Amino acid sequence: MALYNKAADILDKVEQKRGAVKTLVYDSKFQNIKQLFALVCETQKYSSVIQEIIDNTKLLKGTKLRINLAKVLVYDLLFGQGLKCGGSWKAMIMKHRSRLQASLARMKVKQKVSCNEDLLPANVRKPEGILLPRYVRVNTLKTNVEDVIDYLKREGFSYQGHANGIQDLSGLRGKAFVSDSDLPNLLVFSTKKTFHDHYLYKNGHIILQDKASCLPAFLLNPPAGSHVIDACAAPGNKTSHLAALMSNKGKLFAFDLDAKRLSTMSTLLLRAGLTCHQLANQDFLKVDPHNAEYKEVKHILLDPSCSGSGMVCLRDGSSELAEEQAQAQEASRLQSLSAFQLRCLTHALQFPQVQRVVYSTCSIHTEENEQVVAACLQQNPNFRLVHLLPDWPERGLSPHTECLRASPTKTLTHGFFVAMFERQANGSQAVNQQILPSPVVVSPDDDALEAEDIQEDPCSPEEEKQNSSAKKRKRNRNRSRKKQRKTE
Ligand SMILES: C[S@@+](CC[C@H](N)C(=O)[O-])C[C@H]1O[C@@H](n2cnc3c(N)ncnc32)[C@H](O)[C@@H]1O
Repeated sequence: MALYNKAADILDKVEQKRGAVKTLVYDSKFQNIKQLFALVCETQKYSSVIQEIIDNTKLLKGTKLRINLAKVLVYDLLFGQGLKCGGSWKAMIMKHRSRLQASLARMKVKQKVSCNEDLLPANVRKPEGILLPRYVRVNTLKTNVEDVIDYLKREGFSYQGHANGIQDLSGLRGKAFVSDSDLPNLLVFSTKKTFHDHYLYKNGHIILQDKASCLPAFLLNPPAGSHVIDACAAPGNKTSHLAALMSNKGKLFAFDLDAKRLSTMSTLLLRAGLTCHQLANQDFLKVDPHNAEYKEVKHILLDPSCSGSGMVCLRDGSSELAEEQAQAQEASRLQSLSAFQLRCLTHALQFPQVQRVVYSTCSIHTEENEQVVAACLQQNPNFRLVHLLPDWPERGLSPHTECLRASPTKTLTHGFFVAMFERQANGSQAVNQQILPSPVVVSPDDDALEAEDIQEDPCSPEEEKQNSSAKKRKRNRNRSRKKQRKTE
């Protein structure tokens, strides 16, 4: 019941204009911030629909249940995960379950719609472009991409070959899927595909990880046998990706401050088949760079806590609150996050043998991205930025165009930022070395986690059309590859 009470408290405070949803959620100190944020935002989104259902069913008549708690409970019962609490309020809501469900059904009939989203006022509905594909990373510690493709084909999925670009990732329907155009061992499905109950997911053969979040490990690309630090590691998606790139050989030191997240991480890494890692519940800022244990560390991945403003599900939809107050709170939060991120980054550069440090955030704010990079370069002139993936469509804001940005509109991913620092050889000038994408054929990769609902679309004529044009594209690609081989 703690989750529901906290969510209701936050909705009360938002109505009293005591802060922005995001700030109130972070300040609540609730253990699962993401879950709380999602519940508050979704209840807010459905607020007018829920209010109508509560009114129609006279749910509050003769009870002391406060309106926002009722809204949160009704939200989870009708639109969310189903009530997961105990206690008297649950019993009361469950007593009215059939009436609540019937009231929702009547609303849909009246408005001639079949899905819940269509009940929302137009200005609240998700814009089409915000629906992201489902990205699935093949965990090469346990399997390989061909086997996963074969397995899925046997289950009726339809493999369309390698995507030629982002345009091929957006129109996937039903059981059609492709290999990603930029990253190896990444498969892309339609938005609606879910794999949480799938054998391959439950056994750690596939990991559900947004494409942008696969970039840091892919770009750092530590060789097998190397010593690597994942500085802020939990829940470990990037750790498992690093281990896969290292073929489980070498040493992967992973730190996190949060014991609970670390324990979840430990379970997930076990499932993903990692053996080269060493987890520590430790503040990365207090890890001594000169400790002999880290003397061979040449690669560091730093993905520190950030505002999460790039996460599509974490976008703050609350616009009616005291704007000025919310903005002031947000600015001060960004300032302290940015100071923390800079400290972590500078700390990472103190490891005596470190050659490359990749820095990433799932934030869209320049304070946490380019500004941190600029300050870090200024404080550490012996490091320079590496120009990443020249063909990537979204760059860091000028002048830091060596870095990458990602977004739902330009890269069909969550909002994300990646920078890579490289130690300059003594006295040498920065060479404009570029990181090129590795050939997207078949290469090693690995893991992640996530959640969604299973909804399978029937194979539509449109999908058939897509299948045949994908085949044509594949034929053309094969022809040009053959030509290229001949010229070589
Ligand atoms: C963005 S999350 C990391 C996600 C992770 N890299 C992944 O891909 O699964 C940031 C993590 O940093 C941890 N953290 C925050 N401050 C830290 C510190 N001073 N030292 C180590 N970990 C810290 C948080 O507990 C959180 O788990």
